[in-house]
Amino acid sequence: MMQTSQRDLWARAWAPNGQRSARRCRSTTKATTVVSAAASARDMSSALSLANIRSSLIRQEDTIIFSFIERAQFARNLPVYTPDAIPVPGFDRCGRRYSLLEYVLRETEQLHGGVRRYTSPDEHAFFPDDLPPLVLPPITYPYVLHHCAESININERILQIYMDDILPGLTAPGDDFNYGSSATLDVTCLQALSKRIHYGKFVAEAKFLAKPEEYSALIRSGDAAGIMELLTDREVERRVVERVRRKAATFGQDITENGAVSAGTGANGGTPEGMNGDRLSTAIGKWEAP
Ligand SMILES: O=C(O)C(=O)C[C@]1(C(=O)O)C=C[C@@H](O)C=C1
Repeated sequence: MMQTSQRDLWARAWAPNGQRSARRCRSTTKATTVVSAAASARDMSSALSLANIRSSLIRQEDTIIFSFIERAQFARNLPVYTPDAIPVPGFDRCGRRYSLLEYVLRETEQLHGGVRRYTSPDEHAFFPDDLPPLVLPPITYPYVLHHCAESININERILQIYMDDILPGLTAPGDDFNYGSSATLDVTCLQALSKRIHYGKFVAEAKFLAKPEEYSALIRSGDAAGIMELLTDREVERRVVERVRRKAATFGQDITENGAVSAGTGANGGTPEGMNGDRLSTAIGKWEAP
């Protein structure tokens, strides 16, 4: 649904009327076809192998840990999340002024949306109704997920969990006036979390394909709890949290040129004071919840 509307906006922007549109349409139609064929071969051929999905999840973990470590160097900075505390030039449809975080997030999506970020099935916008026209020709991705997957976007909930549960555990209370840095790093954290959590769609599809009869029976009887139980692997979840704890502890060390390793202090480039594997994995472990 989201892809279609951006596609329509792209077509309108590039083909508004007459002669010019006819010429542009001819050349871009060809480009679209080429992009589509290349993308299907390159990106999606093994999208539903559980082994590939798991290795992508592990890489995404690293991205989240590094972005959390970066954000943790600044204080909580509550004005960043408080609408009207900072007079940003952006308002929602009801005329409410955005918080600085909402403003930076929305503006980032305006730029990234134009270059197709949110037409990819593994990316989800926080402002899906405000996406701009594409400036690149749209890509047609092969369907690897059930078509219902397109309508699933839980970013509103991710944003809430990030602000209410993750940030307080990650940052020191108080205000250091680094509002722009905090907001831009929040965007990096949120994008990484959103991608990791929504990747659950690929996990679910891969697990469905491995046991179609069992899942179909549960779907037919409307047993949502049974489906969740079948999808859940508590041992893997425990291993994820433990791995994150160990990675965070490792990434937080200062590794010197002569090989000596010491706990990071923040001032020397390690993780900020008080930021350790346990705090990080507690904050990060919350992504298993949704
Ligand atoms: O690796 C798996 O088997 C997964 O299902 C992935 C994953 C995860 O997102 O980390 C998802 C659900 C399970 O409860 C455990 C782990």
